[in-house]
Amino acid sequence: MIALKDIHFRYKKNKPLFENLNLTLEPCFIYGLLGKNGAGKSSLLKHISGLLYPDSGQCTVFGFDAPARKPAMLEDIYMIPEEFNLPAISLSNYVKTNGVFYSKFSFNQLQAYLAEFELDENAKLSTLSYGQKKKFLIAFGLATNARLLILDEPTNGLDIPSKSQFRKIMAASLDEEKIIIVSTHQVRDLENLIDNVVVLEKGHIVFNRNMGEISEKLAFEYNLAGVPAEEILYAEDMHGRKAGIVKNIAGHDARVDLELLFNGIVKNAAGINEHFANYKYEY
Ligand SMILES: Nc1ncnc2c1ncn2[C@@H]1O[C@H](COP(=O)(O)OP(=O)(O)OP(=O)(O)O)[C@@H](O)[C@H]1O
Repeated sequence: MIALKDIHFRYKKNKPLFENLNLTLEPCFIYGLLGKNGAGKSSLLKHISGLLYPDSGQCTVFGFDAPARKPAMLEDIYMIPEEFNLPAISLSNYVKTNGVFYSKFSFNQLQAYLAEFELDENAKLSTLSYGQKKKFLIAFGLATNARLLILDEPTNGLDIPSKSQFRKIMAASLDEEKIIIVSTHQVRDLENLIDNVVVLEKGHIVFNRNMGEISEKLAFEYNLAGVPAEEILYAEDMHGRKAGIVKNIAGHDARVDLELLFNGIVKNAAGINEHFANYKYEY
């Protein structure tokens, strides 16, 4: 489990970014971390991986104090940042040098992922395109068998077939011990992948819900004509019509449109959260 308790944090000379931030992330779930530019997503991920220290409060990862960055914790965390530099060595040399830091590293799994992504392990990392490098890091990260995988904009640079491969591989890699956090602006890439949606706004968690409860309580409509105003939680113009989020009064399991959901939360988090008041989702 990951637990952030009463986190306060500010970058030097800036106004506070996190004030009393609380968040718990449980194994066996894939979390989608969403938020506008500058909302604090990367800073939050850096706290979890022990790269930033809170001014006060506590961040624990699988029981370890994250800022202490104990080797036993680090071998259970793999983070793929949005921007990275890879050395001019072959994939196999990179694996030899870096795989040793992860006691559960599996060469067999790595080979299977590389084959799936059509990557040649004898190629030099410097000769790969950005998307190929990203796929290599995803394959390497999965092969570490770290219990926590943090992916910052993982689908940036991936072509369309690779995006669906990515979703398939991620979903298949989840087990009862693993926590996967995917932070992205490409919300459509998360559809059919994530179990929970966490939205950050100016350093505050303004929404944190399971996809099951979202689809039970909310419905996503592409033509709001005729929908009573009191049932509409959020509306926007889409192809000359009004689309939006409505109360799922009939209680049918609705397909969650993550883009509409995100837009709705940005505009009306209070109204949407209020609709969940006194509601208890049965897992
Ligand atoms: N090293 C830094 N020094 C000072 N301020 C910083 C630093 N890094 C981030 N910030 C500020 O902290 C806030 C949160 O930034 P952060 O990078 O965590 O946001 P983000 O949600 O990941 O944004 P994006 O979606 O654009 O990547 C922003 O206001 C940013 O300007």
